Amino acid sequence: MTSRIEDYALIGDCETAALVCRDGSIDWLCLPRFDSSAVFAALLGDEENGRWRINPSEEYEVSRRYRPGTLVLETEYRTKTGRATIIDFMPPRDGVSDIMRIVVGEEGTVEFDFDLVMRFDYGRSVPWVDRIDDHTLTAVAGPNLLVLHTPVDLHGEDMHTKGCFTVSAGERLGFSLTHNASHLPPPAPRDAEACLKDTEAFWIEFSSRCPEIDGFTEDVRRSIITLKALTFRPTGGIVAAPTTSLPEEIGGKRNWDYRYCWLRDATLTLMAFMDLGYYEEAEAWREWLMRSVAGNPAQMQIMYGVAGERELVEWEIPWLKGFRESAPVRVGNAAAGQHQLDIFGEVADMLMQARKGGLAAHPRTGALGRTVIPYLEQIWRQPDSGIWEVRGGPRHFVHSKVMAWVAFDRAARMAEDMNDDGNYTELVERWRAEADAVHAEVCEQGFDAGLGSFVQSYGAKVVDASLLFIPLTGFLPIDDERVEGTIALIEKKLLKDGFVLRYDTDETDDGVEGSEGAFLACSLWLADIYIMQERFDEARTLFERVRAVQNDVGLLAEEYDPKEGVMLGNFPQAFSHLALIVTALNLSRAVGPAQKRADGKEEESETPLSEMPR
Ligand SMILES: OC[C@H]1O[C@H](O[C@H]2O[C@H](CO)[C@@H](O)[C@H](O)[C@H]2O)[C@H](O)[C@@H](O)[C@@H]1O
Repeated sequence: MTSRIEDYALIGDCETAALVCRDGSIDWLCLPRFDSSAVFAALLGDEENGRWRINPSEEYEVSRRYRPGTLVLETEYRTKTGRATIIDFMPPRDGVSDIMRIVVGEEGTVEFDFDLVMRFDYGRSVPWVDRIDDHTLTAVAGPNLLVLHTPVDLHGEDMHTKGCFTVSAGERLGFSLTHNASHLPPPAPRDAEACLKDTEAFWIEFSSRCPEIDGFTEDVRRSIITLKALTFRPTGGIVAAPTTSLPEEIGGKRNWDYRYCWLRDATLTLMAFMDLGYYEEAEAWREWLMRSVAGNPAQMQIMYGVAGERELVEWEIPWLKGFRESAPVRVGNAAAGQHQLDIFGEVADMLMQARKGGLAAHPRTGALGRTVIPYLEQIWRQPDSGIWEVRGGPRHFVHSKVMAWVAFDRAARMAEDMNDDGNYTELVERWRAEADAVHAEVCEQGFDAGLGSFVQSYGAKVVDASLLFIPLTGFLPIDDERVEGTIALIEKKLLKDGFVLRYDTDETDDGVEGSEGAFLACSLWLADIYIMQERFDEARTLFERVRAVQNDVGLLAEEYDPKEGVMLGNFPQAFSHLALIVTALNLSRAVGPAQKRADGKEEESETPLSEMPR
């Protein structure tokens, strides 16, 4: 494949998602869930690994957009003979999963080529394909069944399903591809036009709840729609991205599977949801969290499957050559077995923000706190793999310790809030003392007086963008000399070509060879810091730079290569989109999320908390 990551747009049904290229090819689709095997894997290989392309037979110009406030994609093709649009969407799941493509003639006539290659098991298994009638084909391999409904004639050729048809102005041709379990009868065709109306209504109901954000409403709305599309609706779990192994370096080995729910990414996503007043989603995720960590919360993992599964064994797919030859393609994620201390702080912070926002206390919050916080008391002095999930061995990462402080600090504050009758005094004191102990250790061992800066890990001589959380969480005030020194050193060492690296891969042994692009979320965190420092012009410039990276339909990958001007890493990524929402809010509100998180002030939002849906 020669496409770029930014050539793709997302469609999804809130249980899985597909990536549609500008050339009309759907190159990525896992069924029936985000983390199931792919039936279209051309994204990570070639067309023989599965794809569904409908594109003009002649030379064309292309432009595309989402229908406003929805995840319904419209790609318009202009040829010498006419103009036509393909409307791509997946109706929100109601039993079976459908991809629908409506080809609409707008002007003159346009001739289209049709090429469907179905390959189950990540692009490997060729199915049995049967013609049921002139308009229906089925494909079966193992547990999977796909049913294609087509208004035009198609034929089989070299294990592809092919055809050629012409659409004239005013004509609409609806195609659908429906997935079901192969032991069940093929589902009856659904009316594509009726599904289009329902799908549009679903997304408009959701996106119309997004408040106006001074000058950034469209970016924020696109981001919140993307985050919703990454939410597995039946359970409330949120995947970090719908893809695996889109590379952090073209041709490199930094290729990871993001189709799982990280406590970190999901928790921060939920904070962004709550900042916009989406409390239903926050509640659904909190339920997911409570179920997932159940049993013994001290065995909390850093990530789970969408339904809370714990086994995410990592393996490599030898038959896929990788996006632009970036191998290996990985499934599963070994980081699931890592110790990462920060997750305790993120979860505690989210639970506190949920309480502040007025979400009724969850009956198990107390039990979670009584188990997890004492567990953290035992382990916070141990080294861990950190927010970046390094594979170069555990270290005493400063960010991890800061987030351990956040966990104790927020636990103490929540206990304080519940302490009207004095029953929690002992816990308040114990957790406050623990927070103080972490604070003292970090200030002593995580700060390098010679550099005048906090450092990536105890004793290191390098900085890391995650240190920006020192002021962002309220660990130290923004005008603390040590914080100012840290920000200055991050700007000097990690701000490259206008974007922020998470760390310098030449100076940090992260256990993986090669280098990577700038991490978009880190660039946005620096913009948040500038706002706290009242460097508003610099904040806006940095924000606008990231904003300009969004592709033509408003989507962001994890990373960006400013030299080549291309996106890198899994796509679209929750982390990048949630960071964009937070910075947009920080820029547009007098007291945005960064300030609120740092000092506990109530937010001056367009939607007063008292009026937010519970
Ligand atoms: O770069 C090394 C690590 O990359 C992945 O982790 C990153 O993605 C996570 C999900 O968005 C995010 O929570 C984490 O902070 C990022 O570093 C990958 O999952 C790891 O296995 C890999 O070691």
